[in-house]
Amino acid sequence: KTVGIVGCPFSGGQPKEGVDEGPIKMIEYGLIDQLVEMGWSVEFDGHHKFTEFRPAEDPNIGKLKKPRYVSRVTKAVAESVESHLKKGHLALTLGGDHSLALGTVSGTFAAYPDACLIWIDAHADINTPESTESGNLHGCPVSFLLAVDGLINEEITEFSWLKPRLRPDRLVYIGLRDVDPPEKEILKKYGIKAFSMYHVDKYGIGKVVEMALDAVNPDRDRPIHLSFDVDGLDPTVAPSTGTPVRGGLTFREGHYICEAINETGLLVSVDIMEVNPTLEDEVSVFETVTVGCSLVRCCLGESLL
Ligand SMILES: CN[C@](CCCC[B-](O)(O)O)(CCN1CCCCC1)C(=O)O
Ligand SMILES: [Mn+2]
Ligand SMILES: [Mn+2]
Ligand SMILES: [Mn+2]
Repeated sequence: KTVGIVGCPFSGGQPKEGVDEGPIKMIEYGLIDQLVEMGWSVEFDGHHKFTEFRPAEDPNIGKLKKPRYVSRVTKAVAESVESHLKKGHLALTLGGDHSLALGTVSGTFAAYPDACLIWIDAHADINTPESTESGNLHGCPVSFLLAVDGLINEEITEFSWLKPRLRPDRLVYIGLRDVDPPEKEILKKYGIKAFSMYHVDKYGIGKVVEMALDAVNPDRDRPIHLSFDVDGLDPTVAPSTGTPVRGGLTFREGHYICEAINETGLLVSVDIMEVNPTLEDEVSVFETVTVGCSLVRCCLGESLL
């Protein structure tokens, strides 16, 4: 079994420096050797050089910041992910900010139209070009990916390469605790399944993961794309990330999600996003980068016994 690593040193979907170093640090910390040690053959032809994609001019489109840069980069990511998947490999995308999911999820659904998407995050990342307050595209990817009418106005031709293939009933969230009011409306309007930290507290992570799978993969026969924003974890567990929110998933809850999804045997594509190894001190950086690497190992079959 082969895992194709898509290294994405990219920060264009948000304003903080440093998140582009996330993939570089995870590889530097020995992730490839760890996976080889586990029996995986690893295909990694180096990190993408996205700086070459940066346009000279990239004025805002409405409120959206760096739309052209994000569009070009995520189109390339979609192609990389799709090509790994079409060769029968598991795709592992290392971010980089979460706008990269515009590419990873597009790539997965191009290869596996019948897939479902499990989104681990403090945030829903479902703002539209109209509803976003920040204009940061890492807060928007899901709205572009959903195959529904009325979310993205056609005027935004920048993302015309993106064919929305994600049905609302194939998306489920775990870990939400910082959702903007317009995002709450969108979740309700499309009946999107969302397990917040309230549900994690109420039912426990084991039951929440089971309910999440029942919602989007009732017969356990659909390929799974797991998009894991490390800010879904509590900031005491993953401090080095751009938009930390208290009251998140414990170290074990985060790893349990990966272990349980590995156990389904249906995982085809994983993103580990928003690791920013420049925030703030070296202990925080060490903790966050090593958590990113251990989440990957749990997705790929590492078990405690
Ligand atoms: C909740 N939405 C935010 C954060 C998006 C985080 C993206 B992720 O990839 O890290 O999950 C925040 C918007 N708020 C900022 C403070 C004022 C109210 C709006 C946004 O910028 O859209
Ligand atoms: Mn490959
Ligand atoms: Mn996110
Ligand atoms: Mn987030």
